[in-house]
Amino acid sequence: MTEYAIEARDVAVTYADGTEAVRGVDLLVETGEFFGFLGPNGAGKTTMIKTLVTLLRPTDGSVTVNGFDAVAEPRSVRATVGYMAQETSVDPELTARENLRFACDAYGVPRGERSDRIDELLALVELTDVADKVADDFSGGMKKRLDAATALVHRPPLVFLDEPTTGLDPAARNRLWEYFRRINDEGTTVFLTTQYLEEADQLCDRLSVIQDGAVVAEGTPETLKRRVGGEILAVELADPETSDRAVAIAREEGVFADGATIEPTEVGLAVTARDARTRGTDLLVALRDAGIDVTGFDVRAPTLDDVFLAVTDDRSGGESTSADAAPIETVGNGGDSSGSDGRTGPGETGGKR
Ligand SMILES: Nc1ncnc2c1ncn2[C@@H]1O[C@H](COP(=O)(O)OP(=O)(O)OP(=O)(O)O)[C@@H](O)[C@H]1O
Repeated sequence: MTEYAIEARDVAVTYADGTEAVRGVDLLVETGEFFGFLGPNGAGKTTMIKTLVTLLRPTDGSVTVNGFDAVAEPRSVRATVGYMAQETSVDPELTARENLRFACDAYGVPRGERSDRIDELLALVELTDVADKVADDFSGGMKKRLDAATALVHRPPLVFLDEPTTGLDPAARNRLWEYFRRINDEGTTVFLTTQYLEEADQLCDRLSVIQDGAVVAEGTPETLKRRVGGEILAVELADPETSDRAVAIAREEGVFADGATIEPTEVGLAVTARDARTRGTDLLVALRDAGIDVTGFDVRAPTLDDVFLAVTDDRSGGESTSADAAPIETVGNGGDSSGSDGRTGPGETGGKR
């Protein structure tokens, strides 16, 4: 087993119409990791996944998956990955067992191994009791569980999950999380994209945030949250029109430690600071003295939502930028140009078989 399940260097993908969907992306995912890939709509996540599973060819850079070159050895890559796409692959007219049998056919699972493999997967995703019912009668969560199982029939060491829980209720989502944890605990490397940042926080060992085709932040959920720079004090004002004045007061020297981020919100203002908790009452007193009515406040630890907003706002072209731009360390494209091994141009394969 190679050290890295995914090694992507300086990857660019440009569509035929000239859209540069992915630009200079580096990704290193260790074998056994639960890795998250986050970003706003249109950031390039699906394009990157499709490149990693060899459905798209990189225009530039190098992609190695499970030790195989994605351009030169796409079949080997495909034989060693599972892919749960956004669109379901479940056939509603077939039973759960028949769907899995069909997937075994598609992936060339040896005949003698199929029955045991299918029983094992049905048990893993807790569909044994309904194995012989048609998938059309399943709830959304059950269909997703079956979908995930079909991506695993060939026991891939690496599985890609593209927004696997979108549209599910919290209970169904929780059940899938348990299942994903279980397959990761059993040694499968997982590459997950999701719109639910709590999902990434709960599941991922490490993650990257992509925007406009480039990676803008990466790290463990804990490191990224720590980089937000303290806790968050949210203040609600009786009259949101007073929020600019309130922000000016909060920004006055001496209220919060250096490095604080102070922004207006729809209902008042938000302060991100190392001393948000201890100095919060000073702000409330200052606001009262200035005749600004406070109707509520809350101090909380940062979440991945805060990380996401900070790094993506940072790159939003200066709409709401201020001197207090969020102090998240972002990731540059770096100077690593090691991805030019033999690739000769857009869409061309670099050689060896
Ligand atoms: N076949 C295509 N031809 C041209 N442009 C495309 C094509 N597919 C995607 N794009 C563009 O490439 C960019 C990245 O799209 P992609 O689907 O990879 O983003 P995403 O992060 O997966 O978004 P979402 O969260 O909405 O699924 C977008 O600007 C999109 O419009």
